[in-house]
Amino acid sequence: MKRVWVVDDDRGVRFVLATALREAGYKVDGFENTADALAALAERGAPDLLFTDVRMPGDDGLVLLERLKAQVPQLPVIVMSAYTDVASTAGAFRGGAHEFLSKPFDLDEAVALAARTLAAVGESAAPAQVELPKDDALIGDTPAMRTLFRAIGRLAQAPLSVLITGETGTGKELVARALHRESPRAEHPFVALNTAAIPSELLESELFGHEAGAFTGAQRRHTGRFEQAHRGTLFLDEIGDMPLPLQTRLLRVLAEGEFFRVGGRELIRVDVRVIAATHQDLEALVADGRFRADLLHRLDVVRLHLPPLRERRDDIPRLAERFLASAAARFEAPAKRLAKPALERMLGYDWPGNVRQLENLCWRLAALAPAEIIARADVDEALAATPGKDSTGSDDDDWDTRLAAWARAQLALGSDDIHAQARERFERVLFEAALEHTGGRRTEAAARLGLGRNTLTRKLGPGRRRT
Ligand SMILES: Nc1ncnc2c1ncn2[C@@H]1O[C@H](COP(=O)(O)OP(=O)(O)OP(=O)(O)O)[C@@H](O)[C@H]1O
Repeated sequence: MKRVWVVDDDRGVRFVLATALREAGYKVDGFENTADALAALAERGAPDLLFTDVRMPGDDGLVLLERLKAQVPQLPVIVMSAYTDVASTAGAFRGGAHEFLSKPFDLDEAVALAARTLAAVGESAAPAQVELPKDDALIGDTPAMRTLFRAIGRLAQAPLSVLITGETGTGKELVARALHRESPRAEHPFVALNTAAIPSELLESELFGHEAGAFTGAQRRHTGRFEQAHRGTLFLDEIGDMPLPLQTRLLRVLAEGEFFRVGGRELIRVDVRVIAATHQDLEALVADGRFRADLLHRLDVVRLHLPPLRERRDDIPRLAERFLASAAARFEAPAKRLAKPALERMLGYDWPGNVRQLENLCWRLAALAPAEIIARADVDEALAATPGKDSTGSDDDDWDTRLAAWARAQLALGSDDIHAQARERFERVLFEAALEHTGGRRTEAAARLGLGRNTLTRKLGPGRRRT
């Protein structure tokens, strides 16, 4: 029987992980600190696999990892941490960890990881694959975010409706996904529907489905999101934008757990956990008569509020580091780093588009900043080009007007090459937008612009990263 050790100061984690591993057929011992584990190592010899937490009182998990690598270099170690940032992951991998497990984790996932790691070690001595933390890992080490993570851990288990509030781009969908992933429904679908993104006349059939011929254009039966989410979670984003008649219908479905498809006669029963989100003040909408108070009460059994990024600036460095690392992994290039003044610029900025804006900015910097170290000027330039919120204000007319004003000004100044100048600016803007859109992939960017790759490469000139 393979022997597995679990080192974690949290009794709860030790207990549940050890129990799950025992059930999977391993012989498991738990230790609450590094010193006890090292003492047992000296006494009884090494286990076949070891799980360790990173942050523990006394010597932390990375110290343990270092000692283990010195004493039993072949022992596979899985490092667990609630701090799913690049720094601790990178530290762990540098220290020789085989795998990284971010907390809170799914027990089945942990057991599967143990089995995979043991099998890989058994098969060959080749180093295991380095895995970056999963892209849907929530980053945050500020008090507000820690409180939120604890709440997610608790709420995931309870079958309650949750209302997630927060400005656009604060991570509401990510939180909804985490609630699902950590819940007993995790094996079943997570289905998301952005109420604001769907024309109101189609929303009802999107939610509840329709029968063939239910209305003009409904050629075939369509399964709605409620049905798709059966036994799983339905995430209703921008719930404040739902039209009133549909709110009434939603309320009934939530109360009864059953409904008819549009144009249908068959009663459909579903078991769905609904998580709703909004950036609007629903109480104000209720006061205005635009949102039903009874629906609000039903959805708002528990409320999770995501603070805007400007109220948790201490998370900016970790988030930026993580996004730059993700971009680098995608571009198969070394991760760029922020010079101090560049980071200071980010820390001082207000981020109206919150984490999404920061993420877009980092991807843009990863693709376009000229050097490995990102300068403050690069951040300034990227901020100017990265709208905080979806901008609807600048339309084509505005563009024409500004171009005409620019041309008139240049002519007045005596320029005689404004066509070339304008073309250069125009192309640069298009290229940058396309490269940003494709995550720096030139071939795809060229295709999206309707150009050949060679044309794009010629125009961008040498010295840029090949992708
Ligand atoms: N704490 C976080 N850690 C890591 N990534 C995050 C975090 N919060 C948000 N993100 C990333 O920022 C982007 C926006 O997040 P998300 O879509 O969850 O925001 P939202 O609040 O649902 O936005 P909207 O209100 O516009 O729908 C996503 O790419 C998400 O992965």
